[in-house]
Amino acid sequence: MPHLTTLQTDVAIIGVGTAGMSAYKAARKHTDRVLTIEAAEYGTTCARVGCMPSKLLIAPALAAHRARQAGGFGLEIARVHVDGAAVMQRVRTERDRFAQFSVDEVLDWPAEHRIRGHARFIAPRTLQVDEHTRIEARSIVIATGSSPIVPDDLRQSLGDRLIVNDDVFAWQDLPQSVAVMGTGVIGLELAFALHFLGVRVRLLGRSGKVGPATDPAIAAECAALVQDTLPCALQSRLLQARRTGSGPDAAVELRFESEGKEYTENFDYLLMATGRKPNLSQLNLQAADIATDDKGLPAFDPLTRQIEDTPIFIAGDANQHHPVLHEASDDGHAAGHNAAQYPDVRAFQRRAGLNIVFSHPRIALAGRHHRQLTQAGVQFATGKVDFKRQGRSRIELQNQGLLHVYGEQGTGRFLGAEMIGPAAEHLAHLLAWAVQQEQTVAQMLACPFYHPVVEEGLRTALRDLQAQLKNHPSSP
Ligand SMILES: Cc1cc2nc3c(=O)[nH]c(=O)nc-3n(C[C@H](O)[C@H](O)[C@H](O)COP(=O)(O)OP(=O)(O)OC[C@H]3O[C@@H](n4cnc5c(N)ncnc54)[C@H](O)[C@@H]3O)c2cc1C
Ligand SMILES: NC(=O)c1ccc[n+]([C@@H]2O[C@H](COP(=O)([O-])OP(=O)(O)OC[C@H]3O[C@@H](n4cnc5c(N)ncnc54)[C@H](O)[C@@H]3O)[C@@H](O)[C@H]2O)c1
Repeated sequence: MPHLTTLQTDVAIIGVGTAGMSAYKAARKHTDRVLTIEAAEYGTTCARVGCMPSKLLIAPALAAHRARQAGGFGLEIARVHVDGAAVMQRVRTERDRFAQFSVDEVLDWPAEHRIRGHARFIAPRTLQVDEHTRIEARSIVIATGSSPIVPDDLRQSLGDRLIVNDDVFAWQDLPQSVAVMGTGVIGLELAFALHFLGVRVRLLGRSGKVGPATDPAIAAECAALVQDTLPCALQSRLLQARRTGSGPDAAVELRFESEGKEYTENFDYLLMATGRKPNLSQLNLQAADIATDDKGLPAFDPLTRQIEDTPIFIAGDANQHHPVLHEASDDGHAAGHNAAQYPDVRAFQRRAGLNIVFSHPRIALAGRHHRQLTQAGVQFATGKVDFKRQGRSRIELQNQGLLHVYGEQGTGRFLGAEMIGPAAEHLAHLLAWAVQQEQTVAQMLACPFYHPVVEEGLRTALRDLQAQLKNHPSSP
């Protein structure tokens, strides 16, 4: 019978990822009685298998793509040879370096604040960690992150030939071929990266939609540009997935239907990128008297991060509100602060919306989305620019994509934007900042625009928007 230790604390934090680390730092400002519980390795999802290794894979992929494009400038670059083992070596080495920063930070915390093991509720304020520790806490932060959704039947039939993002970043070398299922953020980023690195890719979608754009014109442009670049079947139905061969010769045979035709193709791997679910099902939330909806999510306040009127807070991917890194960090800060100050709980304002997909070209959403504006019945106008004719984008051979900007009728206030195109990751920042500062379109147009830059394309869209706004304050 293992020895059971019982500990009392002010704040217990389940999960030491980005949100959990941020919660710990915020809680420690108010109390030293903080316990963290981590079931897996320290180092965060972002650094180990998320943001950082995916960008480390995308960087050489874009370098290869740019080298292949050199002919367009009148340059001759001999055949681009991708050394898969060297590419993956750098991905892993740099990834480990980034992850180690987080590991070192956590290991600097007092040892008595760090408990290892899997936590679950056994009473509203009591956690059991594996079989070795029981924690009675005044308040609790759930910061357990999310995991890829993998259907059991596919996992069983394909075994280790079915992979998720985590597996990609452990590769010693690039495979010959990968089918990527799911055309959301992860599917797009990894499919583009592997394609430009010379891996034979097939991107399989279900609805025809790619990425997060909600503006019909931007969504259509995303689908068109993705289809121009990658072998896709964006409206497909998987009929059968079968493992063939064995050992190193194992492969995946996919039979799928697309646009009324049936196809059979073989790949080294099937990469599942069909969404992520919050890591809540193993927490035994019923023991904490927390009700969940049909997706297994508890109701919580997005400003305080408190679950109903309980002393329990939820942060990061676990709450699925906006599962990106900077939001996980903000969530953790708010949840950690409020958990330590409970029952004196306060609202933390959220930042303007910002989403970036590191595809090629980039897709980005800033401020309020087209669908949110439409559903809320906001009276707004749309300014547009097509990057095909945009000066600097043409110079750089990056003249693809569309930008739509939204402004409110009556007030002239800038509301948000959706785009696919050059410099989208940077334009989206400017636009999200303008939304957060509640600028009008006229105020934005009064700012300097250098020549010749991609931002001049943004100015074209803003001018188009300003011309459509009725009763707006006049622009320069
Ligand atoms: C491939 C990929 C690429 C991404 N790229 C980007 C990007 O470019 N930009 C961006 O903003 N976001 C990106 N994201 C999203 C971003 O990584 C996440 O939003 C962020 O990492 C979530 O942090 P978190 O703290 O909520 O979860 P995590 O960092 O996953 O932390 C949760 C921790 O809880 C632990 N845990 C779970 N259950 C228990 C339990 N019962 N007991 C104890 N411990 C437990 C887990 O082991 C884990 O360590 C990407 C994600 C992926 C998968
Ligand atoms: N650059 C970034 O910021 C970044 C990068 C990667 C991940 N992330 C975060 O991770 C989250 C999860 O990413 P994701 O790509 O796993 O999820 P997602 O929700 O973005 O995309 C999942 C896609 O899979 C499709 N799908 C679902 N079931 C399917 C099926 N049976 N067959 C075919 N398609 C199916 C969905 O329609 C959707 O298009 C994102 O929402 C994002 O917040 C962010």
